[in-house]
Amino acid sequence: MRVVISIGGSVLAPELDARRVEAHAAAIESLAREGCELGTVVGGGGVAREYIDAARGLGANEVQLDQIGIDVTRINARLLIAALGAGVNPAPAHSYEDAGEAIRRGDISVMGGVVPGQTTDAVAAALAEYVDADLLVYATSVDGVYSADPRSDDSAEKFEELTPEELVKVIAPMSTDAGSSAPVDLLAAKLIERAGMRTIVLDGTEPQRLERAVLRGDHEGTDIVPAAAGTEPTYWSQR
Ligand SMILES: Nc1ncnc2c1ncn2[C@@H]1O[C@H](COP(=O)(O)OP(=O)(O)OP(=O)(O)O)[C@@H](O)[C@H]1O
Ligand SMILES: O=c1ccn([C@@H]2O[C@H](COP(=O)(O)O)[C@@H](O)[C@H]2O)c(=O)[nH]1
Repeated sequence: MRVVISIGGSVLAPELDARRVEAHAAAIESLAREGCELGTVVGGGGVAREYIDAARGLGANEVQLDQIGIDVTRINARLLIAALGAGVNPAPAHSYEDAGEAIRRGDISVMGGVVPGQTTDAVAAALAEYVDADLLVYATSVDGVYSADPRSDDSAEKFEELTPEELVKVIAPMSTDAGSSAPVDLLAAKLIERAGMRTIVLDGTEPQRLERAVLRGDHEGTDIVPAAAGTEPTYWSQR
């Protein structure tokens, strides 16, 4: 099974802790040992947001802020590469071709951001489409997609399952400014819709959750499942 995993910077490195990065790397290696072909995409997390906020205060424009964010995602990608050791591309891939090539030769590919105007969520979705992945997983800092931001709205309800079209509707109103927070960004949602990609959004803070979800389909997050041909989704199931 070919799997693309997006690991939020706030999941991999909420603060710099080598043991935490090692634990995430161990989960990824264990998936590889189970026969998964793996592409990973690492986010920038709080550190990217701090740099972006500081540079915004200095008058940088959104593209410049995105470029700063991309640099931080690549530094986080280097942390994961350091923890994975052999069998991984030695530097973050800067293109989908390079990431795909690493996967083709049997390595785990690791990359961060690519171009301004998006987040690593979109990078993961594009890589998944490019390598024709069977599954795309967002290991993020929230335990699924909600009807509103659960950190600021107590009435927010978690979706157990959404179609890609429904995901786009939930994500569309969210900010696209550099450094903004969303379970996946809008471009990612559109790419998931276009590709009809099976996707899971889950709480990735415990690396074992990722293993369980990929190997056994066992998770508490949100499943993004394309509607079967000829059927119209009639409701959004909620937890
Ligand atoms: N409708 C929503 N459903 C779920 N989470 C939401 C929603 N709206 C906003 N969020 C926020 O999205 C955040 C998750 O994305 P966030 O970008 O912070 O982390 P990440 O995916 O780990 O990536 P990184 O930290 O690298 O940016 C959560 O903190 C949550 O508060
Ligand atoms: O392809 C990309 C990836 C990222 N950015 C910018 O970096 C930050 C941090 O990335 P996260 O995935 O949110 O952790 C993001 O907000 C963008 O500003 C980018 O421009 N292009």
